Order: sequence, then structure tokens, then C-alpha cells
Amino acid sequence: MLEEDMEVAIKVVVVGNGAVGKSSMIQRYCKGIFTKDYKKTIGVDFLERQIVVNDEEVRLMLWDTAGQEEFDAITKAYYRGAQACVLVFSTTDRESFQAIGSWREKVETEVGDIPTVLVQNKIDLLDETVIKNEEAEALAKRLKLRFYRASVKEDLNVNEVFKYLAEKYLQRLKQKTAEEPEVVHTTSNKIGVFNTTSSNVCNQSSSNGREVITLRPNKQRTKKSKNPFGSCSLV
Ligand SMILES: Nc1nc2c(ncn2[C@@H]2O[C@H](COP(=O)(O)OP(=O)(O)OP(=O)(O)O)[C@@H](O)[C@H]2O)c(=O)[nH]1
Repeated sequence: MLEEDMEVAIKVVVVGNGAVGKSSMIQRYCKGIFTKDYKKTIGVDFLERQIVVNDEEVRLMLWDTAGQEEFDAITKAYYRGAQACVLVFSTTDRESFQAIGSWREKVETEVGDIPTVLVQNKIDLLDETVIKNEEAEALAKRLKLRFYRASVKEDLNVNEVFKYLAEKYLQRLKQKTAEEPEVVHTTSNKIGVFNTTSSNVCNQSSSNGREVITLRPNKQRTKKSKNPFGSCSLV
């Protein structure tokens, strides 16, 4: 553990065009289910799951943002305080692939450089693909991002995406802690280590002057659950 009674919690934003499978990915990961129905996300939703990475208990808070531009103003506000990001496009939707650069910019403008991963979803529909493998790989290389081909439907590579992000985040956190040891004690909330002894929500300013909404869980929510999906909740 990084510190006794502390829990690492990571806010992850999942972004990309409408209907690429963002809500489905989060539902698959947190609830273990897949539905064929398409229900457009209005604004944002949020689910969470606890995992263990390198003996470290990590709580992933997955923020599902709407893909439609009409919700841009709302979703952008929710990028703030994000500590990791999943950029999603669909195998059968060329526009969603072309929009990845602009999604990355939107997130970067709000939160800077955070651990990010590029995901090509719906690879079960490879017969209908409109994106060449080389193109997708070239994009990942250009953006310097780890790239996963996934199928939420077939539950392929979904766990890997979030595990990678959690590892990457922990790596950065440890680096930061080694460089500035006091950071965990004094500004722990900003870097995702939550004190589990209190239960409240507070706002504070981040280093770039923006407001950061800090969620502090109570002790109960940090207890280990035997059911991997037991700690999911819809807010
Ligand atoms: N074949 C296939 N269909 C998928 C997969 N993932 C999601 N879908 C379907 O794609 C449609 C859109 O999925 P959503 O998860 O609602 O998409 P979204 O990105 O959250 O959409 P917005 O809320 O509009 O931003 C749904 O009908 C899903 O069932 C997949 O891996 N394979």
C-alpha cells in the first residue's frame, strides 16, 4: 500500500463518438453484461469497480460521457479531475476513427497529459470493417498511445484496457511520490489517493487554477468484495 488507510481511486473518462460502445464497455467491465439495445447517453453516467493491481487495491471510477456534440458543454466539465482516459472508435464507423484526434484534444485541454489508451471496439464485426489495421496502428503511433482491439460483445480485451490504465497510473503516482514524498500527505486527493477515514465531497483548486471536485468514499465502500462486480453502483 502507498499509505495505511489510503485507497487509490482513479477517475477514468471514456470518450468517443456516439454509438461506438462506450456505455457498453463500462457496463461489461463493471456489471459483466452486454445488451444489444442502443440507448444514447444523455450527459454523463458513472460506474465503479475495484481491482487489485500489483498488490495495490485500486478503485476505478468510470465516467461514461455522451458521444454527441450537443452534450459537449456538459461532458467537458466532467473531464476535469480525470486521471486516465479511454479513447474509443468503432470498427464499422469511419467518422468515429477520424474524430479520435479531436476527442484527445478536448480531454487534453481540460486535464493535460494523463494515461490514455486507444481502443478499436466491435472487432467481432471485422467483416464489415471500414478501417485498415495499418491506419489504426499508425494513429496509435502518432498519438503515442497503447492500442487495443476489443469486442465488448465478445468480452475481448476489455479487462486489459482498464488494467493497463490502472498500472500506468500507479506507475506515475509512485514516480511522483518518490519525487515529492510530501505530496501524498498534503495534496493526496489531487493525485487520486483518497483518505478513507472521512466521507464527504469537497471542491478545491487544482494547480492550473481549475476547480477539482474531490470525492471521498467512506470506509464501507473500500471494503474488499468477493464478487468482482459487487462494488458497482449507478449514480
Ligand atoms: N457488435 C457489437 N456491437 C456492440 C459492441 N459494443 C457495443 N455495441 C453496440 O453498439 C451500440 C452502441 O453502444 P453504446 O454502448 O450505447 O454506445 P455509446 O458509445 O455509449 O453511445 P452514446 O451514448 O451515444 O455516446 C449498441 O447497440 C451496442 O449493443 C461490440 O463490441 N460489438
